[in-house]
Amino acid sequence: IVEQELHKLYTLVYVLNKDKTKILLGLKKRGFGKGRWNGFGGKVEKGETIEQGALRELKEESNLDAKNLEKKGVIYFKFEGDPVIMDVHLYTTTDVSGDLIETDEMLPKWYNVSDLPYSSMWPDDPIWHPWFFEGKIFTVKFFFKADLETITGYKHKFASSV
Ligand SMILES: Cc1cc(-c2ccco2)c2oc(N)nc2c1
Repeated sequence: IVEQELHKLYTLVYVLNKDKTKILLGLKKRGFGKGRWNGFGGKVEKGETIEQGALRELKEESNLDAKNLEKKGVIYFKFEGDPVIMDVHLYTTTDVSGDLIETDEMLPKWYNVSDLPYSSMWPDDPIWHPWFFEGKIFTVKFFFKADLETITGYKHKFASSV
């Protein structure tokens, strides 16, 4: 029998400074991805578009308002033994307003793009970050072991739009 794929929508927003030498990361203080530096994001809720979900999560987790978001791609995550696939819609912005604050979810910190804390980030990041920082638009699917640490493989495509 063919097991049905179930897709759950998520967002991930990276704020960069104007000359794209620095990137804003947040240290997840609890829940999924706790202890890892990542962009800002989370689940897309019923009744909102994916982009509205991205803006909402950025505001909730950092207090920043993005004037516009640029779509960079979609990262799919499949975990062994779990039929649910995470569709993580990836955005960037250099145009934010508001005062950056630490929330109970996230501790924010600006990093030099040339010096990211990969040992405290998700293991897929070093794989797709080069495409992302080169301004490519891409889709990539990662296959994770259930430990959320080990990647058993990935497939990627470059796109002209996503
Ligand atoms: C499994 C996984 C999930 C996420 C995620 C959840 C919500 C937004 O992103 C990741 O983000 C990154 N950079 N790697 C990730 C791996």
